[in-house]
Amino acid sequence: MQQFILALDQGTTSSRAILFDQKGQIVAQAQKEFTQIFPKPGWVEHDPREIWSSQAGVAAEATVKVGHNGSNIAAIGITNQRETVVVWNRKTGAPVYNAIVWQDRRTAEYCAQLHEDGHEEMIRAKTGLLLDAYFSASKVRWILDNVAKAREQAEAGELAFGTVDSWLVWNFTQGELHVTDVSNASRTMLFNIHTLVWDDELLALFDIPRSMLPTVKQSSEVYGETKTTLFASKIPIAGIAGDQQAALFGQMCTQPGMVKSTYGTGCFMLMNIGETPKLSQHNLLTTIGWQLNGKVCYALEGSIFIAGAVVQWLRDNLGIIKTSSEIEQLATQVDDNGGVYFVPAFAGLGAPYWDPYARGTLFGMSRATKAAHIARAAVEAIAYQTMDVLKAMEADSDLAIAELRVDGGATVNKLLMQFQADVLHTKVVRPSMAETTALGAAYLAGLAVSYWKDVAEIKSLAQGDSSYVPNADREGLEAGIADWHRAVRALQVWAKGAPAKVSAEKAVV
Ligand SMILES: Nc1ncnc2c1ncn2[C@@H]1O[C@H](COP(=O)(O)OP(=O)(O)O)[C@@H](O)[C@H]1O
Ligand SMILES: O=P(O)(O)OC[C@H](O)CO
Repeated sequence: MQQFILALDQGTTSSRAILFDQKGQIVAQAQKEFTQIFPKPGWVEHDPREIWSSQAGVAAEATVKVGHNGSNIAAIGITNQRETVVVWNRKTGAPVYNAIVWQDRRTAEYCAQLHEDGHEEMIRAKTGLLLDAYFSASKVRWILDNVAKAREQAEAGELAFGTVDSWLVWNFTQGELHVTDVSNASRTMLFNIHTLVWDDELLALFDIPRSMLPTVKQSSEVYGETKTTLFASKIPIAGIAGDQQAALFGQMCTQPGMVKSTYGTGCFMLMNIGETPKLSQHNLLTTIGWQLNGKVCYALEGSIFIAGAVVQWLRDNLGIIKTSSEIEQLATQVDDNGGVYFVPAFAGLGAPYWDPYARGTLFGMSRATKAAHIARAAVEAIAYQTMDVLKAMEADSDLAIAELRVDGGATVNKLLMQFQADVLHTKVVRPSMAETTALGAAYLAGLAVSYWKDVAEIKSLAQGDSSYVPNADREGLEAGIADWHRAVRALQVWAKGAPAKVSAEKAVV
């Protein structure tokens, strides 16, 4: 009987399940969107039970499509939205509060206070992260401080904390396993990326009992078997990685200097920096890519909070397009942006600026400005933000960036991809297999159960790709780049609150 690998991709807006065959081809898939909960401005929550039910549902649906109710599945690989926090009761398995999502800014002031109190250096040295509400630690603390009896129960050892991977494994094994992998642990702000253990000083700072934490494992190993009745037989769970790290692996960026960027709701660029962690001098994050056969691969990361989401905003809030794909048609109705620049800082600015108080701004409009110019400026903004991160990455690493590998929903936009290659002055390569995140999780699981022998065998499966080479005149581009930075600078002047970590003048090196 032909065997498959089941990859579960638990994303911010939907849960997906994809079955891959030995050639790395998709044989079946299922997807379900779930509810986004916005209780207050800046707060974003998910119902952990809906995360689990949607994920279990699509896993069953995809499995049924290839028959045998799971007996033909060699292993499960899990990949997930990162940083998002679930806290649940160990005895009942019931969450004590909704999942607090990575985008949630409720702990921004608390993080600013930690910064004021001089804790950032220590945190950065140990975790590779910048002090920001984005990461898990301050969110766990918020739950313990704000949910009735939570702290008391946590101190009595009754509560478990996990990122979404832990929550799924707990449910798939009916409470038998409380684990995570190094890549997810590295996003919590509680994990020492050098020693690979939960850090006592950080746990004390955030006031989080050690008993809540999952056991940290490699990204590719058999953690245990499913116990649910979803499948006819038990299936080994054999791969776990955060979604951006899984995409880095799925793109086979296995050599230092290889870079991928995923263009989804946000944009996440990761560069493989090899087996030694190195701290960024340009406000990028140092994170763990994966641990495979005992070896840890580190990565530099630049996180952009709003990328494809700006297209959704033009569709849902302004109504100037009806579907996301119409953006390209609208933007190509004009030859250029007509002097319009759009900085879509709806949720502040991420790397390399890290300005939580920045907000979205449109510059340079005149009576001649049409919807098409705004659409074009939105597309260009995705590319400009990516350029700022890539320039920071080039400055940080002594490694030459030969090409940018891309994936994610917005990479279907040819105008965006060409403009990206032009402003970067670097080749942009898009694989024909678009599901690189799920594929990465499948590879990690498949390697653990010898479905694939090694990375070399996986590399031999490469399925072709499309390339965009830079071909526009540099002079015009340089002027556009300068105007983009003028726009970011103006927005930084306007933003309230603490100053950004980096001013626009210093962003490009
Ligand atoms: N033609 C397009 N041009 C630009 N962005 C697009 C296009 N089609 C879809 N998108 C954007 O891609 C995003 C969805 O990509 P996806 O990889 O599924 O994201 P996520 O995993 O973050 O949910 C949406 O934000 C959508 O607006
Ligand atoms: O679920 P995605 O694809 O939007 O990815 C979210 C990231 O993991 C957040 O760090």
